[in-house]
Amino acid sequence: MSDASILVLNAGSSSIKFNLFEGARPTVAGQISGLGARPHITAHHLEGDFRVENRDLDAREGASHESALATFLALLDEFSHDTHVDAIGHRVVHGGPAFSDPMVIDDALLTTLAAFNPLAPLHQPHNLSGIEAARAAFPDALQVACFDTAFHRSHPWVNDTFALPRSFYAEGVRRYGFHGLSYEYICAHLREDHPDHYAGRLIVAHLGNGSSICAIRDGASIASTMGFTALDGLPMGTRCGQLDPGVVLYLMSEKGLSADAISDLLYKDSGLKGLSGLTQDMRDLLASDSPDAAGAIDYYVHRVKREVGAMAAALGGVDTIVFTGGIGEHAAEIRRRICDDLGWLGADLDPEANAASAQEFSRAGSRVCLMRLVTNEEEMIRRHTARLLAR
Ligand SMILES: Nc1ncnc2c1ncn2[C@@H]1O[C@H](COP(=O)(O)OP(=O)(O)O)[C@@H](O)[C@H]1O
Ligand SMILES: CC(=O)OP(=O)(O)O
Ligand SMILES: [Mg+2]
Repeated sequence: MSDASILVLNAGSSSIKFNLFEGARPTVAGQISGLGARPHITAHHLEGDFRVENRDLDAREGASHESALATFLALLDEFSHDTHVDAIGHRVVHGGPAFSDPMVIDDALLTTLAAFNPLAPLHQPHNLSGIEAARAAFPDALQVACFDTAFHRSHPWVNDTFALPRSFYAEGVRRYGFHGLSYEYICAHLREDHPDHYAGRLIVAHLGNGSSICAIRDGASIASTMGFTALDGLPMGTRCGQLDPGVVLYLMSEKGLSADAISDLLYKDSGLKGLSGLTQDMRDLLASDSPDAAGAIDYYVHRVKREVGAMAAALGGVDTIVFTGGIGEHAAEIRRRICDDLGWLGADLDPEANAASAQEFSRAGSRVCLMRLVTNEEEMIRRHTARLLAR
């Protein structure tokens, strides 16, 4: 079924990206961004003249991932009446220890995946309600779950465990890692178009509203900054990143905070938003003259540099560093500030190439190659879905 019609839904923490493909050809592409802040929709038919450009969603449409998804499905109907869909590929953030490959969705799988809702509260419930909505809208289509965690199942044990009593590892308290579809896409792209950078020691920094870094050797993930949940590692739009677990004990025992209150604090009110007191959006922080906005950016840049160093240590050095994700792809100033301090690793940034968003932005002669690549989780989901559809 090489000309099958495949719909891809990618629900992130601040966005829903959607793509309709005929075979490998994208025909409709769109994105609802700014969920939780300034929700707006952009969508276009790639072969017609139907487009919606940055339309703000009203309070009802933009209230939640669910209402935003309903807005998209209504729009899809306007774009192409009676859209035929053979299969729908879904990004599902948490696949737990068992799934190292995409899976065809049935009721039993949904029950298994719902058990991971508490481990990814900003994503998993939205991923699963997206699946329910898609099943209702397209009851005859094959539904496929593609997991963010699957790419990282190759981690050696020392990068997969916490130093807790062994029984916790057995029951699934592990460092899962996330953004795996993005890392897998970057690796596939490098293998095809830049095989020299695919082979060897690669660090990919996926810097978006959710941010993580992955250490990859010869195409296999060996370590990631994210852990049991998508809270660990780098600070993010609204998530705290690495935190001494003693802080959580203090919040419980001394401040009397409930588990729900701590969860809201760490997932929704921390990170760039918490530090700046202003916004989770890197564009707005860069444009702000508030000292707290500057402090939030300083902390973000500092933690990315530290974690690049940690990933390099896990790999025993690094040959190529790739920046991707909304911030990694578009914020040249953030890339510059990170790379300016990576000279000790052998990275020599070319400021003009970086400002021009060139694909390679290290100077000729830099021991480490610096690259900016546009990730495409949706294309990765399409490939996985097409493969399962063809079986
Ligand atoms: N031109 C830009 N300059 C700086 N930051 C940007 C730019 N474009 C997007 N971003 C940032 O990228 C982040 C969103 O990244 P993205 O990967 O799309 O999010 P998600 O994690 O929801 O998939 C936001 O913080 C946004 O401010
Ligand atoms: C896992 C995660 O943080 O995803 P996103 O960046 O899409 O929010
Ligand atoms: Mg994302």
